[in-house]
Amino acid sequence: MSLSDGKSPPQGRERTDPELASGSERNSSDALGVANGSPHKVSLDQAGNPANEQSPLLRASQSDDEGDGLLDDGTALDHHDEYQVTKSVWYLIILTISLGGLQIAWSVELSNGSPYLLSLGLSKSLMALVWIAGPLSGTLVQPYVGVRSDNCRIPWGKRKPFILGGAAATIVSLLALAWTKEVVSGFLGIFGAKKDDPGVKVTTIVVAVLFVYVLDFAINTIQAAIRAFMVDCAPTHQQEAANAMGSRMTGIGNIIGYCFGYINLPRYMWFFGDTQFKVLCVIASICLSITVAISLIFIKERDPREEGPPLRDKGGVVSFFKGVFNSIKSLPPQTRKVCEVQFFAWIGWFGFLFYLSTWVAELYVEPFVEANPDLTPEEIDRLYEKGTRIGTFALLVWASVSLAANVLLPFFIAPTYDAPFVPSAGQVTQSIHSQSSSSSYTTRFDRFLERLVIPWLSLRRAWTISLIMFGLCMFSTLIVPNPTIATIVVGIVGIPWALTIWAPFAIISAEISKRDALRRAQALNVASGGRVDTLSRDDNGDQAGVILGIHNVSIAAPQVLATLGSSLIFKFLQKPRGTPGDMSMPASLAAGGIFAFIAAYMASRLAEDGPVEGLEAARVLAARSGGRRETNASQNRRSLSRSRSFETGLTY
Ligand SMILES: OC[C@H]1O[C@H](O[C@H]2O[C@H](CO)[C@@H](O)[C@H](O)[C@H]2O)[C@H](O)[C@@H](O)[C@@H]1O
Repeated sequence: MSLSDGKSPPQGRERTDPELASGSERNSSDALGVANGSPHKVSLDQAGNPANEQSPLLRASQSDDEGDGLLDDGTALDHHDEYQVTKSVWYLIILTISLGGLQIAWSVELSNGSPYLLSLGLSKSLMALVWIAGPLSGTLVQPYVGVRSDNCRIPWGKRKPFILGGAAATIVSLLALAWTKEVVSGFLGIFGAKKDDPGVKVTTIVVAVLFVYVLDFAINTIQAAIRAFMVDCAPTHQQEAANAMGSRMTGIGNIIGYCFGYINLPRYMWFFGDTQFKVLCVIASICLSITVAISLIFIKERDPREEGPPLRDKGGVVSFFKGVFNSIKSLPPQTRKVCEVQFFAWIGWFGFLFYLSTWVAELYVEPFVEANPDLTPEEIDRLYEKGTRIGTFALLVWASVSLAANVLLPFFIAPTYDAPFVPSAGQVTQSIHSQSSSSSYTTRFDRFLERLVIPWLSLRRAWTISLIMFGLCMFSTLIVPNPTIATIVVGIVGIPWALTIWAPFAIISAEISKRDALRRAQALNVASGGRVDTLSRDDNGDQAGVILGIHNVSIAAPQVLATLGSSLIFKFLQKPRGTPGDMSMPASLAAGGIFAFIAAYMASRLAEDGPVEGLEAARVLAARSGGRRETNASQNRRSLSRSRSFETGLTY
């Protein structure tokens, strides 16, 4: 079963069918799955989809006078690409839902991993070895999985095998991590070792750290594959929408993860395990399995064999790194700039994500140690425990604000891409009519949403502003006096975080998807004897996997640098635990703020992408090979298509 099962009703050229091409009746008949009076199979991705929204590479529905559409008869681009057809909200939810499942696993690891390892007896100084596993695996694994999946030619799809494999590995490592004590003592028990032998304890710690690495590698495998899967399966004009949905799923996953962390789980779910961490890992595994199964079953990937043999699949570590290095050199222009922004922004994000709860805890402890310098270590520990709980609450506030922002912000931000809608004369009349009608609920609602859109607030501008906000918040840590104000600051950071998990992915995905659409168009153009132009094979050989993998390097590698940088700051500024006036934590966060400002400056220099720039090239290519020129009428129709951005806030 698939939401995009390839058996959709005929589209593209076939949409000249008068039944399909006539205004509102056409839409409703499509939604009912009825065309030409007979029921036909409608996949869910199209059910919520106005029938007049078509692929930029599709011939427009032509019941109008001009009959020229965007593409010409007989050109290679006159080809129906079901992946460029506007998808319904349900499709986008199902496409991205596994990001939510994955985020639950992330949040369990991030919020409970350290306390669990400490409970096994790992020293705090060695914890850094564990923290570095995340950025390290993100730097190494995601480009690797990207390249391997780009080159995968399994008919089921090139991302699905990696999503499935990554999910299986994540589940096994989550469960193995939670039951490390039992596994190690059980195994060593075969050789006569006792549970509390020091050797068993040390082995348990070593094996647990190993499982954290395996877990991070597995999580990064599935994260890389899902991100590329989203680019491949959502149309170009819906990349922003797909990534907005993905960021909502991430937000929901975070909140579910944090909320479960608050409940005394062994009390209610004793059948899953006798400790909080065990039950959390089981819940995360169940959520991941269900969400991944939904995406894999209902979303149909292209058969990658259609693309011909992979460009490079030489195997070997050296050739892999050579390939990635070449890909870095030839990154698409917007993607390169986004990676540069991310590199600086994530130096700031690292400190926030890793040290935030400790900072809030220190703010809580400070007045106590100031008032009483002779507190015992046990008393100080108890104060820190309470402070850490307040810090965790601040993180929950942050995650909630971030989710709210991910849900609401898209309604205020002007979308970069429109569905390539080309209305027929009848539809224009209908549109004018509906504008003068106030009786339609949909119209009123659309108008309300339309008013919410702030025309100058593009995604790039919103991202820039959010980075400035983030930098200011990080600087404010130097003067924040108590945990309450700190929680407010942390809550505000939810807004920049919402944009961080949306904007860069949306900008890059749109660029990759656009280039991919153009590449497919070129391939078809060559097949029909036309000229190849605009992008050379060398330029556009890189696909979603490797490009998103490199983008993740720009997220993960600076975190490795930030770990080292913050260790230096701690070395010079940190005071012994329980000593008042320790400013090392805010200094480290504020240093991150400097990099956030650099990132904001670079983001402000990102070009506002021509919305149909690449698609325009495809159109020109088609016009050239067909020997026809775009008429004024079709130009007018396209500008109409642009202005639709502001007609509905439901674009996302
Ligand atoms: O991009 C959203 C994700 O950001 C974090 O992941 C990134 O950092 C990880 C290490 O801290 C790294 O392993 C991963 O490759 C990076 O994408 C965050 O940890 C995730 O929760 C979040 O979804």
